[in-house]
Amino acid sequence: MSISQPRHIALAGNPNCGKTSLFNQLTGSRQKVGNYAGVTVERKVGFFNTPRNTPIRVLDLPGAYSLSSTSPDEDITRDICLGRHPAEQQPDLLIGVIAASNLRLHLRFLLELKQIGRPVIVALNMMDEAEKAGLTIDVEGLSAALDMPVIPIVSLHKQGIAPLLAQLDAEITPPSPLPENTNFHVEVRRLIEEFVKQPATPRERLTDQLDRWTLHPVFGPLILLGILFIMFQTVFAWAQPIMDALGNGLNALGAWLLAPLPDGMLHSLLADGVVAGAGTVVVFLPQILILFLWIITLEESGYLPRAAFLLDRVMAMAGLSGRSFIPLLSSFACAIPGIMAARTIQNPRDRLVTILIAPLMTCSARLPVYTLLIGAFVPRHTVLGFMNLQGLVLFGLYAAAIISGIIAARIMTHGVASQEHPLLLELPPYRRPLLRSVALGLWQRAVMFLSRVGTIIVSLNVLLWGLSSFPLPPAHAAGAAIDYSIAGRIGHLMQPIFAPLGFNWQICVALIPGLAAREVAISSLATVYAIGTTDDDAGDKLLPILSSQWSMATAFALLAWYVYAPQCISTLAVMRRETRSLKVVLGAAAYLFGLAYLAAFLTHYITLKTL
Ligand SMILES: Nc1nc2c(ncn2[C@@H]2O[C@H](COP(=O)(O)OP(=O)(O)OP(=O)(O)O)[C@@H](O)[C@H]2O)c(=O)[nH]1
Ligand SMILES: [Mg+2]
Repeated sequence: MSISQPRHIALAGNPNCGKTSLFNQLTGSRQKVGNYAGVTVERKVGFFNTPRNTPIRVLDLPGAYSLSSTSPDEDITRDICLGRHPAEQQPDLLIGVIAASNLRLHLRFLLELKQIGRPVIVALNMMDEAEKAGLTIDVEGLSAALDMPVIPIVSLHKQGIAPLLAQLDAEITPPSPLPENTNFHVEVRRLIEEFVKQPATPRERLTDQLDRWTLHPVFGPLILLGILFIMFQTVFAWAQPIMDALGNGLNALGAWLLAPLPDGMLHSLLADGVVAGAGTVVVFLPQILILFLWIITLEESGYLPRAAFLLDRVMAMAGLSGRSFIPLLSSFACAIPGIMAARTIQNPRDRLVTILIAPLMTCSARLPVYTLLIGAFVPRHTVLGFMNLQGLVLFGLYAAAIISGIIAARIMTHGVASQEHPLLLELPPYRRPLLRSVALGLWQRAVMFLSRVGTIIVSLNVLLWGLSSFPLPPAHAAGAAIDYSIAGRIGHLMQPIFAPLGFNWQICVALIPGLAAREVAISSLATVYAIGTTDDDAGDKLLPILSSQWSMATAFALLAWYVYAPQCISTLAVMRRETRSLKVVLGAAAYLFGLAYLAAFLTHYITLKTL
């Protein structure tokens, strides 16, 4: 079979060889790229035209070590490449992406692609790294031996993209398959011996020098702890001045916008529902961006798999393997990609347990709740001359969640060791994060956060405003107007259930819309307190209101509640999709709410007794 106009193509290759980077170059998309195996866990579709204007539909596939895969992400790649996927036709042509700097591993999978019987173009990526390592590759010889066109590229830049595109316009026939009894390992060794010239004395890589420290049995864990510690310190220390300025700016803007409006329902809707609600959450943008600056830098640098390696023993205590580390770490950004990343885990039990404890890893949506309460109740002291007490408390909340996750996993696995394939965790070379991609990642985060505020948070707050304002109180009502409203009544009804945790009725009201997304609890509190007072700009005074009206025990109990409570409908929905089981979701919600209640109760009790 020969085809002159391939329309459906797919990018296939080992994990971390640069498929998504190439996909982004070809299609102009901005799919997530990172320096560790298993960034892409589902197929992504893109479109572009070749120089001769042939429209192409291209798939970016999850990385795979072989076509006889056993993990859910690799299954997708195998099924698509072999034409077994229920929703995707077999590609007319495959682009086999391999890293020139890692041929020993990547050529093996390429040989499997060759056996499929479809035309394959080889994108020989990371030529820059191969050059730095002093490798010389006989591209033409390799191409002839493989019986496939080989195009050297650097998919970080445009290098080699034009010849690759031109190749898509050329007529390509499927490569002649290798004899059936070929030993792929032997064949790979032969290809490398014949076509790759290594430098006489291999250069010591910076990566190896760094690894001597970062993987050191003593210094390694200390460095990891140090990085995490600095991360939480900076989330407070760097963000505070920007947040203060942003808060003042937003207040001024709100006041200016609302000034021409006469008092009344519309004024209240905008002031208490929209400005107070959205304003209180937007202020946290700098903190979220600083957290993501760290997460993106760690992802791009190649440090994550090292951390996974270091924590392998800790994971073993939980009955899991190092494989679970990256899904869990991703959950610190948001549990949704974290739960999806669990597709890289082959063992079904490990995968399920990882999914079940992922919501315990502190996602960024908890940050506003934590910061607000810490800001109101923990003094801005310096401890031991250099540590910020607020940052320390934040660090403690994250640590509590991690330790709880380990204990929960241990209980779920009964401490039975993981049966996960003792996979050699691939350690990619360290790469300096590109300023461009860090900036792009932050920009995407900022847009995501602001659109969340603009859509879900504002709409829930307007709804809450309605529920908190109506029905209007009777003419000579004695109490506050909000007490007569639907929300007020619901809050009072719920309060006895939460009284042992020290939650007042306002918190109970905020918890309901807070089920949709965690930050909404903050904006809801702002709205409830804004409506509940006659003060015009109570919204921007949430912090002083809380510190004067709540006890320390209540605030700490709410913090403890948020460490555990699964208050995010999207997370539960993704859990259901990934496990295909409602029972799992209900079980997860039950155990997490149970933990939240217990932790909040104990925190409240202990704080009351000790302070
Ligand atoms: N130096 C160099 N780095 C590259 C090149 N192409 C990609 N990278 C880096 O390699 C890492 C992996 O890139 P991705 O595009 O995410 O790789 P992938 O094959 O999609 O990985 P998975 O989705 O995990 O299978 C990232 O850190 C990229 O910035 C290249 O040509 N040169
Ligand atoms: Mg990818």
